[in-house]
Amino acid sequence: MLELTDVTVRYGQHRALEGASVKVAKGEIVVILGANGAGKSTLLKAASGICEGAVQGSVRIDGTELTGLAANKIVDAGLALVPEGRGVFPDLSVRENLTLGAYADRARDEENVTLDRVYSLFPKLRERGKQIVRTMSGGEQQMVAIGRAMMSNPTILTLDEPSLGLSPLLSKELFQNLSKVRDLGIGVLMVEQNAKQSLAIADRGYLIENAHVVHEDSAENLMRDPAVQAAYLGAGASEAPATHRPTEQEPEPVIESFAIKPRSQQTLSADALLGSSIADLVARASDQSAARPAAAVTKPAQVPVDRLAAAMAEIERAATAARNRPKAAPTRRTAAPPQPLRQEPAQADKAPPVIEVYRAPRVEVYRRQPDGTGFERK
Ligand SMILES: Nc1ncnc2c1ncn2[C@@H]1O[C@H](COP(=O)(O)OP(=O)(O)OP(=O)(O)O)[C@@H](O)[C@H]1O
Repeated sequence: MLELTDVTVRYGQHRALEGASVKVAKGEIVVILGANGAGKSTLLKAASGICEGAVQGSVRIDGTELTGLAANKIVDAGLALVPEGRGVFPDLSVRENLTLGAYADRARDEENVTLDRVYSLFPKLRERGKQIVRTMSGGEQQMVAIGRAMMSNPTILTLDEPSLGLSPLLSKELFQNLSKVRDLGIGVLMVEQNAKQSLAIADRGYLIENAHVVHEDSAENLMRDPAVQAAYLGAGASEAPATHRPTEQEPEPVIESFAIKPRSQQTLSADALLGSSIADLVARASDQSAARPAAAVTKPAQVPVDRLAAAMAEIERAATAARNRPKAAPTRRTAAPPQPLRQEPAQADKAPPVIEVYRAPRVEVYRRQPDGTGFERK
């Protein structure tokens, strides 16, 4: 039995997990569901002794306290992890990857027996023993990763998002394989985004929200729970998740409606344009533009909706005003009174328009100093 009791994990000031308690018995599959960033991976990493944060609380396997032990000692105690992204050695063969999984003291003596067990669980791995893992499909690589973790002869197998990147068909195969692992009497604790398929094979599940375990139930009940259905099983897509239904006092969200406006210019079908050269197309566009009534060009623009449109309208207004401005009588340069830039007679009392210019953010390059004391900005 794996027991996490009141586990809290901090990354600096950030509490990624707070007072989490989770149990997994041998021969059962337990799923952890939760939104991105809820703290699911942190929980698995804390249990396996590879968490970068400060871990408090208790993690025990069959009564042995694991907190504070080195990761290899935790594997020796019977807890194996298949990390997110699998963590296989891509340039080694299947057989080599599996053998490397048997480095734990508890596994070394029985390596061949365990290997046979893994091969009978995943016959494909026996067939592909010499294949370089990099050349395998995602589903096959996941099988290698699970096989390698199984080579440490664990009592509890933990997996972080094992179905990530797999097609629905391969995910199905993966979950069937995990059922077979359970049938060997091994406990399985997995973090999964694929709530539907994982709950279908699981015995129990936990929900983690904002670093807290907020719910625990049988997989069957979780699948029937409207809140779980709305949040994780894709049900009631048109409704808000059941965990957050707007109350009567809460204002309804304002939904902007968008109307499709008619095109401002005459359009031609692609067939009509077929065979025209670029020069023809440009000439046609410029004729069309010249034929537009002058009023359409000089008509003051409606209040523009966004700032870019506002700036463009302002530029156009200023340019029109500049074109229409009467020419000043020729005078000697030195005698001319200073004229404010782009000032129209009619708008003399108005402040000159402000035109904002946006530019892409600069890319800044920092180079690590050779002595490793810091970075210099290029
Ligand atoms: N090494 C780290 N340093 C600092 N913060 C971290 C670190 N690892 C995770 N966190 C933060 O801890 C919180 C929980 O992360 P965690 O990876 O456990 O979430 P998760 O539920 O597994 O999410 P996801 O499904 O996206 O992987 C997040 O806010 C994350 O940014």
